[in-house]
Amino acid sequence: MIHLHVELGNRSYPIYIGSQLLSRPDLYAAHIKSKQVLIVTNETVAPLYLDRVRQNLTSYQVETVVLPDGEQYKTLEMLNRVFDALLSARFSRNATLIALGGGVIGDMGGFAAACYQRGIAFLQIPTTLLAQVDSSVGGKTGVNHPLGKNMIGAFYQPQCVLADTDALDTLDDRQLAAGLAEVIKYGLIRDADFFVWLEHNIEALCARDKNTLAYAIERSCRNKAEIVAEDETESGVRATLNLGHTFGHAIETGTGYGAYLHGEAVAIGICQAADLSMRKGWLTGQDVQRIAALLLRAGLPVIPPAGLDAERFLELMAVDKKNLDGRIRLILLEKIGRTTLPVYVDRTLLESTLNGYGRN
Ligand SMILES: NC(=O)c1ccc[n+]([C@@H]2O[C@H](COP(=O)([O-])OP(=O)(O)OC[C@H]3O[C@@H](n4cnc5c(N)ncnc54)[C@H](O)[C@@H]3O)[C@@H](O)[C@H]2O)c1
Ligand SMILES: O=C(O)C(=O)C[C@@H](O)[C@H](O)[C@H](O)COP(=O)(O)O
Ligand SMILES: [Zn+2]
Repeated sequence: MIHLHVELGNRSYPIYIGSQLLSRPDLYAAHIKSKQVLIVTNETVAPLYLDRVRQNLTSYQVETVVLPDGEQYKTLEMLNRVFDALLSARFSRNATLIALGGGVIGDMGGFAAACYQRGIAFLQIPTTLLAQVDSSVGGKTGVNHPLGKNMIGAFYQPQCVLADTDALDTLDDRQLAAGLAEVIKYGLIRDADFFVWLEHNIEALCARDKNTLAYAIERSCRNKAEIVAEDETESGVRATLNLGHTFGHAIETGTGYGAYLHGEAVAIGICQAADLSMRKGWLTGQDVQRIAALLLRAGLPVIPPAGLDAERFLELMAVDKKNLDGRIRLILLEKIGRTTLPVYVDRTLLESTLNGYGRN
């Protein structure tokens, strides 16, 4: 088992990565300080892993909430089902919530934990690659609004992250690829050697080679843990984790939540950010092609949806948490392995990417 640490003073916590971790009662016991436990999961993950988790919790009062599956259900309305369950069971302030699932369940479960009685403990048990390399770490929790992705939420850290790599065996190829988009992101924003490693190992990752996957998860979590330790609430360097996300979130909102997977939208957004970085004179055309080629080899889309024109993109990008005084700010690439902090971009240049990249 790999054991990493997110250093946040009295909100610090471990990330456990390895095989068969779902069946380690000691890991649960170490982080559950109460008798009352609510497991929040969804209708796809429950039949696969809920019993396995419950088997470790026989000495607790365990309740479960099984939500419908999908990005379109990452809503305030669904969050109420979690509050209903907590209140119906008379759960106290020392209760613990377990979020068992992908990033949707992790973000919603974490936000429910942040809100219930102004904050109860929660554990992240991520079961997708995307959740194991990104969403379970760092305490960004929340839900979508019809007008904007993740617009309602809170920073709220878990007690631990328990990433059982065996859970990835049941994940389909499209979801695995979506996770690889965020893995590739770490190489681009701060870890050029990892980007090169990914160029050499992407086929092994797609083929689910266990050791290669475990290494990519560990290195991704190390990168994320370092950034979060430096800037928990995104006043600086944490915004670099948003590379490609202003475009990506516009795609998710503009095409209807769930049409594109988050990782797919981010992959396209990374290419748009790379194209804009080239127009700024920072990346070469060869760099842009190299980035798109790796994403394509990972099985990801790289061309923006034809139905979203530049005008619509700009409307959607106006709703983004990095914007200040209503002005769009973006993360761009200075080179492979180094980003800018959020920058304002000349409107004409941005339009030239929105009209030019992938539109021929
Ligand atoms: N908080 C953060 O820092 C952060 C970071 C990145 C993404 N996110 C959010 O995470 C979400 C995307 O997460 P995701 O890609 O995990 O999507 P997801 O949670 O929708 O899971 C993807 C699909 O896989 C299924 N699934 C989950 N585990 C499975 C398993 N082991 N076997 C088979 N199927 C399984 C799910 O039911 C779902 O259908 C988005 O809402 C995104 O905004 C948050
Ligand atoms: O942890 C972060 O910080 C990130 O930005 C990680 C992103 O991959 C993730 O998609 C996050 O939810 C985006 O945050 P948002 O605040 O821009 O919605
Ligand atoms: Zn993301």
